[in-house]
Amino acid sequence: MNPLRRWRRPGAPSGGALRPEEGLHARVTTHRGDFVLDVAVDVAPGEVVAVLGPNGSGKSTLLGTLAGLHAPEDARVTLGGRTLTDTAAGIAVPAHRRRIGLLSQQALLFPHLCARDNVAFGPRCAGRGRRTAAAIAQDRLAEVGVAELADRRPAALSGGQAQRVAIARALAVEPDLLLLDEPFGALDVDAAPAVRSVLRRVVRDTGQTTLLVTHDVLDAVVLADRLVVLADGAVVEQGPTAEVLARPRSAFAARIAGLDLVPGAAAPEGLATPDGGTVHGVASEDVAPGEPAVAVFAPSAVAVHRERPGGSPRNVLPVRLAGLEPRGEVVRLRAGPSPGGPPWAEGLAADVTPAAVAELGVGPGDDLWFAVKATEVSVHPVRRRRT
Ligand SMILES: Nc1ncnc2c1ncn2[C@@H]1O[C@H](COP(=O)(O)OP(=O)(O)OP(=O)(O)O)[C@@H](O)[C@H]1O
Repeated sequence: MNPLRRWRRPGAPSGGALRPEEGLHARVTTHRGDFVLDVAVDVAPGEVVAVLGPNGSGKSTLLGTLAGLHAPEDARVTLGGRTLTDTAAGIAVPAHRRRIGLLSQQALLFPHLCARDNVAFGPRCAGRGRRTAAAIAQDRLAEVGVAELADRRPAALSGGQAQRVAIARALAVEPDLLLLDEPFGALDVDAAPAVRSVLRRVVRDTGQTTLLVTHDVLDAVVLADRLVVLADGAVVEQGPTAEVLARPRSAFAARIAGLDLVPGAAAPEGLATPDGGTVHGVASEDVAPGEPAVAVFAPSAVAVHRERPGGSPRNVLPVRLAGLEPRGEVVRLRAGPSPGGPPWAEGLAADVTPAAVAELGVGPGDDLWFAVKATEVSVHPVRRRRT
């Protein structure tokens, strides 16, 4: 059994309207120099919400304000019915009493403390005895795979190891809300996948209420129930992840919604789709057959044919062309509903050069074949979506 599972909260997240005493309710207006952040964000218990937006749109300012690191001019923030900030009433609960775990790009560990003491710090502040806090810390370090590094100081840890310790530290306080501010942003390409995998598992398996800032749309796809898109300090779009990516209304969401996604369940060959089909692909990390998953590929990896292609591609789909969208150097062909194809093929995109479009002589309504090599398809475990 995955040890992280024992953090799973009893009681599934409730559907429907969020009651004032549940989850996070935040209304924040605040200035940073000339910049104004003016947003309202709610997160239900057990929900994972990804905050996306261009550089300087206010994502970190929002997280810092929720964590109690910035004093906002005008705000009311409640978490699980506790008022953390109410500027009108003069309430500002200090950061360490908020029961909020914050994990940012830099691990920001105390340099003079070993890994165990860094993790034990939160429980100690919360009134746990020295031994209990050390035992909690040791457990958390084991759960993120660095138990053997407990006695090391941060200077003797790699970036990836330090970030794992920081994850253990953020979770050791059993936070009511976990704030993740681009937690993989500062890791090098070798260290990032393992840390990402640990954190994804924590968030996916534990029912931890989480607000995640990321630039990586894949993190949002595999982790987030809902997306909130910020631009210039305001919420320009929000909704269930699949909906926002399928029908983006803001320019930013449209730009990131570029990946082809097929939902289903992990299978030995890749992904099993709900209609009994298979998408052949390569698992991105440990994923058990039957686990909810999504197959992901780039539209540029899709080859388009008029006749069914022979040869090596493992994934060959009949599609009916819904439309053509010029996108810079390429033309995006969008699949519509096809009488001969699987239902999940609708909406898939293929990027081809204008020359290839001219050569194929295709137009809306044409029946075509999309082909994708299995090596171009990655299969990622996803959170079981809330209904
Ligand atoms: N201490 C500060 N003093 C003045 N302006 C600030 C300060 N901190 C942030 N800002 C400004 O506030 C705006 C929002 O910054 P913030 O870091 O919240 O954006 P972000 O969406 O997290 O950006 P990024 O994706 O680049 O991290 C920016 O215009 C930034 O220049």
